[in-house]
Amino acid sequence: MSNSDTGPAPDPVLHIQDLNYSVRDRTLFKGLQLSVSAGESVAITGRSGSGKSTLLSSILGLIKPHGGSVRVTGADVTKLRGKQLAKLRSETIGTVFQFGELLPELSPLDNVALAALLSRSADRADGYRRAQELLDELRVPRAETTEELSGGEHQRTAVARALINSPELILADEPTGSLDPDATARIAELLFELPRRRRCGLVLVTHDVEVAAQADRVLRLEAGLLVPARVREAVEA
Ligand SMILES: Nc1ncnc2c1ncn2[C@@H]1O[C@H](COP(=O)(O)OP(=O)(O)OP(=O)(O)O)[C@@H](O)[C@H]1O
Repeated sequence: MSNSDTGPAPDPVLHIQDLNYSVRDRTLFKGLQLSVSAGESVAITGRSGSGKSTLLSSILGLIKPHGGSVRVTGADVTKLRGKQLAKLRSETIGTVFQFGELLPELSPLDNVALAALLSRSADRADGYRRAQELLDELRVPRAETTEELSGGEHQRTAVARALINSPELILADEPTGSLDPDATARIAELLFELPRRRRCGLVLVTHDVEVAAQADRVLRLEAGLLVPARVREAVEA
């Protein structure tokens, strides 16, 4: 029986409460709240400079907020340091950025396997086997280096790398920003399938109306808060 039939809703994979953060003289977050469940996708839109990427950095523990908590699968990343934070990041969160951020001189397989070897799944043969399976599933061709890949193949490799440690949460920052319309549609479809197929949460930052429209919820970052938004006004305002 599913959770929607009976019991309480599961704990969110991401729970941000009362987040406050300022940079220079600008207040980026003013009591910001966000909760994302397993199996749910959330698109975040907002004007350039409103703080969308900074919000993802806060979830990764790359910046320390001035107040509030950021819980990922229950652990408050604002309280974690060093090895504990690195472990949470590599085991629990997968990231996909605008340009993939792959190591250009390595093959797609090495890029994905490396993420496995750097985390809990330290067994080399197993890491490479799982990496190849994922790349095959995502239809990434074999190549000597990632520089040989098309834009879409590059981003599919980045998605494979994000998935290799079976994360509970995926963060994507303009994942289709460098792609043509056809590749954008295919990468967006792939990303939005993940919460349903793998029961992870997905937080995706985008300026693209068509991409945002595929999320379960669309929120707009505005005046330091996340507010529910209709897609067109969210992206264009
Ligand atoms: N390390 C930093 N030092 C100083 N200012 C910063 C730093 N990081 C971000 N900022 C500022 O914080 C604001 C928010 O930046 P952020 O990149 O989060 O915006 P964004 O909404 O993702 O923008 P875009 O849509 O253009 O990518 C900007 O005004 C930026 O200049």
